[in-house]
Amino acid sequence: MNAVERAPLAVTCGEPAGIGPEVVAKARAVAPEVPFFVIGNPAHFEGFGVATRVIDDPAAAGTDALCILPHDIPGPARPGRPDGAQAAGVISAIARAVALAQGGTASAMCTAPIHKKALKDGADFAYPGHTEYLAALGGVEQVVMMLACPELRVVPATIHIALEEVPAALTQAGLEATLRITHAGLRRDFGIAAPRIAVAGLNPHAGEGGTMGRQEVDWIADLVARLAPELGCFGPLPADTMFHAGARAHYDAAVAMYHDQALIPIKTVDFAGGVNVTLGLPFIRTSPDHGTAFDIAGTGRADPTSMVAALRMAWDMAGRRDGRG
Ligand SMILES: NC(=O)C1=CN([C@@H]2O[C@H](COP(=O)(O)OP(=O)(O)OC[C@H]3O[C@@H](n4cnc5c(N)ncnc54)[C@H](O)[C@@H]3O)[C@@H](O)[C@H]2O)C=CC1
Ligand SMILES: NCC(=O)COP(=O)(O)O
Repeated sequence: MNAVERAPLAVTCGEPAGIGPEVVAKARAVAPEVPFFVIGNPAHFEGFGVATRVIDDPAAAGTDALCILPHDIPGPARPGRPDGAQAAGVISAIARAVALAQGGTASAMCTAPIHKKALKDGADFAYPGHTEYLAALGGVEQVVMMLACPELRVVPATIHIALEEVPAALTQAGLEATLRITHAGLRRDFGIAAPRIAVAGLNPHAGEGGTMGRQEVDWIADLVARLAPELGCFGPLPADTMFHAGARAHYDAAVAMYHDQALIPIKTVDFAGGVNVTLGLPFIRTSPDHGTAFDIAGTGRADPTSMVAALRMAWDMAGRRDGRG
């Protein structure tokens, strides 16, 4: 155990052809206070100017070097060119991190980005992203994807589905569960005693009284009003005017109706420093907000800021949950 007797973080390598290995290696140097080990092929972490140490036991992880717990992901990392033979190992590394986090050998997990199509093509990965895969591994029906930076927290109520599927996927039960998980996460993991949650409408101008779509008047407004006393939620608000600085001062998190409604504002406000955190799991998981960035993989230009923020957030959450945060 490290100085505070908290287990290290388990970090997954993500897609070897992407910038995951580079940002993980660089993060080791930028966040010396966070103990972590990465699950992956040690060869994929060479060449980034960071000392590495192969370990066979997570308890041996330290902050002296990039500690690597070897995992069977065959072949070299080929920047920008995913290798289908590596897909199964990339997926099983995630499952291994979950097992370590659930067993307490890791205090939390942090995932480097995967390339969803590469995993589907290479290993028939059945999930659209980590979020859904982690929910299945954790045995929970619904989780919440939150992206957080110092200025803004956002939650999409529907996640990795086509835009045309959003209206049917939005249900009263689903939105209520999203609001409850968000509220609980803000209290437990962010230390906000009485969270304020803004809820976006689905349609332009939040439907403008039913003239531009009916979901708001048919059920969203009633649901939000019913839950307001318990969850501190309000809305539905027109999505186009709820993300400017003045509006953000009135809430701790914004629940949006679909992926891009939530992610465009936060990636615009703080692309470098945003963190993706999955709420509602029986373990802690964070991730950088960016993807595999094949266009710059292998160039040395990957910015580790978001990975560093993700590591720090996971470490802080673990501390908060064990009472030492
Ligand atoms: N948590 C995860 O596993 C995530 C995975 N993805 C996946 O990543 C793949 C590529 O997604 P894109 O939409 O292209 O987004 P992306 O985030 O990989 O890249 C978008 C743009 O931002 C740049 N960029 C991204 N991260 C950067 C960094 N750390 N430093 C400097 N520049 C950076 C890229 O070079 C690119 O120009 C897709 O398969 C997507 O599904 C995307 C987001 C999260
Ligand atoms: N756009 C966010 C994203 O793709 C995150 O996906 P994941 O964390 O579920 O893999």
